[in-house]
Amino acid sequence: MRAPLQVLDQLKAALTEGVAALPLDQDQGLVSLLLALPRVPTSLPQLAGPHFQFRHVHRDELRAGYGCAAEWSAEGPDRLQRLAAAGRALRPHWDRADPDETGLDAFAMFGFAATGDAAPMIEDHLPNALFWVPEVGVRACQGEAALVLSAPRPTTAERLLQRWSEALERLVPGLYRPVDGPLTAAHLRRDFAEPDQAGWAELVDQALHEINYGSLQKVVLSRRLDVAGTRGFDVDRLLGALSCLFPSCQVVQLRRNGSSFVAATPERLLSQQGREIEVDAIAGTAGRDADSAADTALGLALRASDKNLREHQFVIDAICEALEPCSTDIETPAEPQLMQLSNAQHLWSPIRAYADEAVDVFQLAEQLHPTPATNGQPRHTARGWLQHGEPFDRGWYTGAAGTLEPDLSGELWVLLRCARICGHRAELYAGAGIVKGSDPATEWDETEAKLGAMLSALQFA
Ligand SMILES: C=C(O[C@@H]1C=C(C(=O)O)C=C[C@H]1O)C(=O)O
Repeated sequence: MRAPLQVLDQLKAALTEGVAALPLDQDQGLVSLLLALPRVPTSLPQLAGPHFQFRHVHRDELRAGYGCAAEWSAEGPDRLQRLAAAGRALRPHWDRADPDETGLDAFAMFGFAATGDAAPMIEDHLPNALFWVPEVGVRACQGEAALVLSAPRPTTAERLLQRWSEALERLVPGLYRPVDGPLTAAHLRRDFAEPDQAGWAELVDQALHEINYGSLQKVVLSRRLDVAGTRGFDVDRLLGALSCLFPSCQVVQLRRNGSSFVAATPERLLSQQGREIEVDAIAGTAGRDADSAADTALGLALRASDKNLREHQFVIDAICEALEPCSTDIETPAEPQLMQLSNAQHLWSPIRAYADEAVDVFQLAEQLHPTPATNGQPRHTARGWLQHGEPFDRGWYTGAAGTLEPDLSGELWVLLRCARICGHRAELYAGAGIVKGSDPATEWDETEAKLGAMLSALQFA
């Protein structure tokens, strides 16, 4: 096995050759150079500066980004259209070279907060919505791995060689560190909850009143919980613990400055590969039981529950309605499947469709977000109600993030089972869908189970 320093030397040699072949005569757009890595990285170092990661254990996929080659941010009601315009203007001017024939491609991060008026996280420098091409990307998929070096034009080969050599020197030694051993579980202190259980019951009652006598059919209420650890949280260990506990979830980290937004989410807002679209309808939740007969009974009861099936159907209907103007052949499963995670089980209907020509992830995001899985039905009534009813700003919780290919296809994940991590403090968020027949205490327990996902991982971070 080659040592990291040998890998670095090899990459630098490949860099010199690769840079010489890049199309640098244009004065706009981006150039990206792919360099094959001899092995899939065992770790993704937390270097200073902007950084993101997406890891999915069951798919054997990871993507990470360091620094910025280009970025666009926006806020307000037209935030996604503005980023779409930037992405579409870039698309014809993003040249990539893959001299090692890795078959992989460059990528960008695209993500946004729950609403266009959610406050940007000023102290974190995380704007409301962001389209971000990293200076150095790491991409691995089923045993193949590559680095992607990107830069804006105009530039020169000398400048690229210098910048990218320095970037390789900073990053490559950290890619093959042995994985950290486990820590003993730390105690977490619950510092602040908004709303508390009594406030939650009141909020659920108000929502039920609106559902019974107003125009609302479903609304997803959420809560925030602040905890403090006895040691500073180590984000690397946290991501490792989340990947072990939730191997079928997308584990996400977004960091611009000191603090990190971290999620382990089971829910794709959308995935677009060529013209194939897939969207997850996930709504309707039950707990898990260590006893397998009791666990099976929980799952069967969930699949037979009228209240949960109605809650789920709102999401399916809204997704189909959102896909209608931009796709054909929309297919929904005959009945929901069970998605089982270590802390909860959900009703899940993967919905497929065939995109019209020229549809991209920006347009799909605009059509689909937010679904009634995290907002409610009807969309605008639920959003208006939440703006007044919910006692805090959701920030990026229930927003979405993912990676885009240079042709603007890609995948976005709903930011759930998440926390903002800063030093030894973590702000956690979780919610539950309220429909006719919901019970405040049961919904509280559901949010406790959802919070449990991040809480158990934080103990080992
Ligand atoms: C809102 C959350 O989860 C959403 C709500 C669900 C429900 O109400 O059953 C299930 C999955 C998610 O779509 C959350 O995890 O915070």
